[in-house]
Amino acid sequence: MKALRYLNKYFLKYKFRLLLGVLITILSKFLALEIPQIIRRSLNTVEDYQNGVITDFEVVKHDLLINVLIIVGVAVLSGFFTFLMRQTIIVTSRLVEFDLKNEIYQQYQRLSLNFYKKNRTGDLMNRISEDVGKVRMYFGPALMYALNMIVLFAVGFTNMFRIDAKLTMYTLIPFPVLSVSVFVLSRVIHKRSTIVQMYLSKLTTFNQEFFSGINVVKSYGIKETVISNFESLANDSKEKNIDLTKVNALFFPLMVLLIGFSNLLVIYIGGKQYIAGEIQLGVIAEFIIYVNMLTWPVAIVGWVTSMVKLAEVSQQRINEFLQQDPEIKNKTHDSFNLKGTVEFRNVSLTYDDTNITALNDISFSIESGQTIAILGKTGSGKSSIVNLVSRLYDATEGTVLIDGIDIKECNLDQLRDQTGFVPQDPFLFSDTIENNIKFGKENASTDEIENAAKDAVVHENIVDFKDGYQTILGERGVTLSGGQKQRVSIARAIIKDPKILVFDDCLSAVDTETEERILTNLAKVSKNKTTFIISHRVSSAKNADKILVLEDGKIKQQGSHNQLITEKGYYKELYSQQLLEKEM
Ligand SMILES: Nc1ncnc2c1ncn2[C@@H]1O[C@H](COP(=O)(O)OP(=O)(O)OP(=O)(O)O)[C@@H](O)[C@H]1O
Repeated sequence: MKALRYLNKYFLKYKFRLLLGVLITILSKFLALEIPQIIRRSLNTVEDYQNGVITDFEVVKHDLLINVLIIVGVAVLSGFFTFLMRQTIIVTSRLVEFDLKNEIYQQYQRLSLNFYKKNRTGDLMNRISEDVGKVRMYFGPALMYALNMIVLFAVGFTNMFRIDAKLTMYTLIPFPVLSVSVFVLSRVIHKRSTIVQMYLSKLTTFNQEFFSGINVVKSYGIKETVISNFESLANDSKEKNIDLTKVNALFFPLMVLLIGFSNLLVIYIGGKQYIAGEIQLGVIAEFIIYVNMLTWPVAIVGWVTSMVKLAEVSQQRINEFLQQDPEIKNKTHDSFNLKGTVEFRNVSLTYDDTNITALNDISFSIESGQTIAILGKTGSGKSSIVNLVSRLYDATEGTVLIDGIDIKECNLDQLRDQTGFVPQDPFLFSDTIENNIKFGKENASTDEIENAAKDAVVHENIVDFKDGYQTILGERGVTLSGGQKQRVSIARAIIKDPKILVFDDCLSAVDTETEERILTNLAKVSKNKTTFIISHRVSSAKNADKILVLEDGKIKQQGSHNQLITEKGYYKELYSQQLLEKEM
C-alpha cells in the first residue's frame, strides 16, 4: 500500500465529491436492503391469512398492493442512487486518471534525453496508459465495491441477526470457505495477470519498433523473420492469457456452488425451524435474498484485493518515473538577456550509459554574432559539442559558459527558447508543412513562414505540392525527401529568430548548389546570431569566423579557412580532396 500513498493528494483534492459518493452509496444500499424485509412482511401476511390470523382478504390484498408499490419505489430509488454513486465515484476516478496522466506527461517533458535512452518507448507508453488505467480501478470500482460491501455487510448482517441469530450462523458456514477460496483464486489471478501485462508490454514495444523501422524491414526483406518473431511473442502471450482464463473460469462456478450451498442451508435449517413453529415462511424468503445479496460482496473482497494489488504494482511503476529527478535541472527562472558568447573551458564529456568519452579537454570560445564550423571524422565528437551548447547533456568535467556565466546557472527554458537547433536527423510531425515550420514560432504570419522557407531554399518545393504549405506530412500524407526534410527543419529554426543557431550536419542531404544558396541565405539570416555549423564539407565551413577540427574528442586544429589550408592536417586534406571532386 506504500506506493498508493502517493494518491492521497487526489483523495484530498476530490474529498467533497468522494464524500458525496460515500453518502449516496450508503443510502442506496440501505434502500436495497429494504426489499427483503418487505418481501418477508408480504409472505408473512399471506401465511397469516392462510392460518386464519388475518381473516379479511381485502386487508391482505391491500397490504400486498402497498408492498408491491413500495418495492417498485425502493427499486427505482435504489437504482437512481446507484446511478448517482457511479456519477460521483467513477467520475472522480476518471478525473484522477486525467490528472495523473497529465502529471506523468509533464514529468516526461522534464526528464533528460538520457532517461529516454534508458527506457523503451513501449514501456513509457504503457505507464501512461495501462498503468494509469489500473490505478483508476483502485480509485473508482475498487473503492465503490469496497464501500458497497461494507454497507451491505454492516446493515445486512445486523438485520439477519436481529431476525434470527441461529439461522444467520448456519447461513454463514460457507462464507469463510468462499472468502478463502476467492482469496486464493485472486492471488493466482493477480500473478497471472501480471505476466499477461508483461507480455502485452513486450508486444507493444515490438510493434512500435516494427512500425518505426518498417523501411528497414521491407528493404532488407526480413519480413519472414519479423513475422515469425511476432508469432512466437503473440503465441507466448496467448498461452499466458489462456492460463489466466482457466483460473478466471473457475471463479464463477465456485461462486454459484457456494451460493447454492448457502441457499440449501437456509432452506434446510429454516425449514426445520418453520416446522417447529419458530419462524414464519417470510423469514426464509428474506434470508435467501440476503444470501444472494451478500455472497457477491464476499467474492468481491478477493477481486477488490487483487485490483488494489494490481494498482499498487502499477503505481509503483509510475512512481519510479515521477520520483526521478531530471539530470538536467533548471536552477533559476531569472530572465537574462542572452547575447550569445559561448566558451568551452577544459570540457570533457563521457556519456554515462555507454561510458564513451566523446569530448576530451576541449577549450575554445566564440563571440556573439560569430559563426563557428566544426569538422572532423565521424564519431569525433562534433554533435557532442552542440549537445552541450543546448544543454541536452551536462559536461562531465570543465565548464561551458554562455555570456561568461556557467551554463548550469542560466535559465534553461530561456536558453532553449533562444536556441534554434537543427538536428542531424530532423524530425517532422504528422502535420501540415506550415505547422511544422510554425513549431519554431507559434504566432508566425504567413509572410514570416514563407520567408523562412525561402531562406531555407525549400519554398519552391513546397509550392509545387498540390496543397502547398497545407500539405500534410508523415503517416497520413506526403513523405518528403531527406533534403526537403532537412530544409523544412532549417526553416523552423530560422523562423524562431534565436540568438544561437545550431546546424548539426543538416546540409548533408542537399546537393552542393542548394547548399551554396542556403549558406548565402544563412549568412544574411545569422547576422548578430552565434552560429554553429557542423559539416563534413569544407564548402559549409570555409566562410566561418572560426573552424574547429576534431579528432577522437580533441581539438586537432583551430583557425580560419585561410589559416587552415596552409596548415598540414585533416582540413587541408579534406579541402584538396573536395576541390578535386568538384573539378572532376
Ligand atoms: N547520446 C549519446 N549517448 C552515448 N554515446 C553517444 C551519444 N552521442 C554520441 N555518442 C558517442 O560519442 C561519440 C561521439 O559522437 P558524436 O555524435 O558527438 O560524433 P560526431 O562527430 O557528431 O559523429 P557524426 O559525424 O557521425 O555525426 C561516438 O563514439 C558516439 O558513439
